[in-house]
Amino acid sequence: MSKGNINVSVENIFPLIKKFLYSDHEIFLRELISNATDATLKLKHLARIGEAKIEIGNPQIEVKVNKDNKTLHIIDQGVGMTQDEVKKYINEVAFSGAEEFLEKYKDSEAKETGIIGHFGLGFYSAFMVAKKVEIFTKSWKDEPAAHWTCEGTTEFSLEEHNRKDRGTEIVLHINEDEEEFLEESKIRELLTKYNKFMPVPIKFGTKEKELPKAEDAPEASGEDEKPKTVTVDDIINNPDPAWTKQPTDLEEEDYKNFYRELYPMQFEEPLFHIHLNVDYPFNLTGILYFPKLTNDMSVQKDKIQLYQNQVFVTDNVEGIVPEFLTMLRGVIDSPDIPLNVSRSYLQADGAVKKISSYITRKVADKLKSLFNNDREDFEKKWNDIKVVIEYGMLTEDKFYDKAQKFALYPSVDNKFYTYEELEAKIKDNQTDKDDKLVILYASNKEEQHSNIKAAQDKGYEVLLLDSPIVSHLIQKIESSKEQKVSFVRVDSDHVDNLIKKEDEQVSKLSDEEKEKLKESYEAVAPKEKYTVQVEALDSNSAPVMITQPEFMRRMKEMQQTGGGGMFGMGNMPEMHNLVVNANHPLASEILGIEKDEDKQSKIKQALDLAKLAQGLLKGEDLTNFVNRSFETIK
Ligand SMILES: Nc1ncnc2c1ncn2[C@@H]1O[C@H](COP(=O)(O)OP(=O)(O)OP(=O)(O)O)[C@@H](O)[C@H]1O
Repeated sequence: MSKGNINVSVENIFPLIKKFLYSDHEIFLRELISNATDATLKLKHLARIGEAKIEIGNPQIEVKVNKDNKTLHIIDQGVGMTQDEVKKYINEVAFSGAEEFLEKYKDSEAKETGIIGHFGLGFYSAFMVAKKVEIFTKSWKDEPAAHWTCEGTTEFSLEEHNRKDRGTEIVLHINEDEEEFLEESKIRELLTKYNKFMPVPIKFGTKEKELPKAEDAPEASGEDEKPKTVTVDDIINNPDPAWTKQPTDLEEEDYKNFYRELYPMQFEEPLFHIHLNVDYPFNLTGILYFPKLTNDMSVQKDKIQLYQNQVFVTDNVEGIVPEFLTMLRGVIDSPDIPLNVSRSYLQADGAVKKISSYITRKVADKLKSLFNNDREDFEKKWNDIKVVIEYGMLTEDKFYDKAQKFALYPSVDNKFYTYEELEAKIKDNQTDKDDKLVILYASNKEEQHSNIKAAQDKGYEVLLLDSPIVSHLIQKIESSKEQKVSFVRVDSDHVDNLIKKEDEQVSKLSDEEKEKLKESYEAVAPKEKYTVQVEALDSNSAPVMITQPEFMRRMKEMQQTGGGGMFGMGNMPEMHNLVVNANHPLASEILGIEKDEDKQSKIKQALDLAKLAQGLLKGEDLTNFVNRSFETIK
């Protein structure tokens, strides 16, 4: 037996490991299982290339808890180590790694940002939870086994051992204050979190498996007879997850099954998937799923998971995946993502930027091919995916450009146009006198029904744009098109004013009469809510109408949905225009009424009807209106 001192320059490294990584103690298990996995894969490789002339069978990793001895065991059937290798790899290599790690991350900032959990501290992370660690290891080479012990000081012992099985067993003597790591449920939770898709089978205890009923079993064997079971190893992971396979080897059903495996609590099927697979200029595989999304972009708990060679790293992919795609689900696996750096550094990292733009491009390509291959189906899915696409168009210029080919603009009648198609369809009828293309839209079919109807009667096409970020998006579209274009909501003005053409209506009223009419309306409509405008419109159009100017409303919406718009407008009170049609017979009629009281009650009725058309008539006003109307039909 040899005793010795681990070569240290930082004397107090063990207390540091224990104290300093407090919040991330659980990562020790991931580290040790990663080592066990590496050792197993190395042996498989050596056997494959013929260097190790051995029968390796189906090696697995086993995790065991011994509550009586307060030990946790991680056992592998991998390459193992000779005594010399233990000296070299554990006493020197691993230690220098741990040392370097602590040097780098001893500032508290690193701890706060939670980066430590994303960095392999390696073998020595065992001392975060154990007061004593033992290694029993037998190399695949024909040499005696070794037994290494260390009690969390710089001293270790190393001796020969009579172990016969190839591979390594790490024994952790768990600290008194870390006994949660002796709980089966805790270990199972950690294994499922970090190791669910690791490439070597991981056994944790056993389970009962039902035997399939024999086909020729006699019917009369009794109804409540329990099915026969056998005890089998409980393998907690799937070593061959779908993303590690070639897309050509997978069926649609395989992708759906994998989705269920990833999110067992998710009952809704994904809409479609994107298989990522690239090995140059960086390495990345993965599967992204488009879930059904609604306009409600509230907290999403099933997130994209980031793996590094099948080891779970995090489900915080901020900075790696463009923000608009964080609404998707699935897996990204890449050894090339630097995880041991701060998030701000990550965002500036060249490789990460490339990864981010690769993912954006793949998503755009997939959407385009879905659109091209089955437009009908794409249209059906549009409402569930539009938030992602519109958000992407808003935030990523490259995606915006690509989306021109597949972004859809649905009409209130459920027809779907690309921008190009829409433009071709409406340009004759919806270009105003200044040569500007006016795109009309509604945000709510019910509430804006009368405005939609009026616009359609004029042969206008009305879109239905109802995502929460639509005001931001149309602002962007307007400024990015070469041709002059403006989006106008159908209720933002009287239909005759939505698209101003050459032929101005001649007013039936003189300027003086118009002014008088205006004053009469102002006497009834509260000033702080309505701006009265008397205008010469088509005599068949509504006599009175409430509108909200596009600009004001859009700025307000943009402020409310965050960013953009004009400062302070989010809190402005609701202001509406009250457009009075000077050419409607009602205008002359009101002017002709002598008695103020009669005039006012007529105007009140007209105003209430205009409010009713906009869904603005509520409360007492609505009750009074209904009662008044009943009076008239008595
Ligand atoms: N289960 C094992 N079987 C065989 N060798 C092992 C095992 N565990 C550790 N080793 C050896 O010890 C070395 C140091 O391990 P350690 O986990 O500290 O660092 P690492 O795995 O090289 O890097 P990382 O920081 O990514 O974990 C390994 O490179 C390996 O040679």
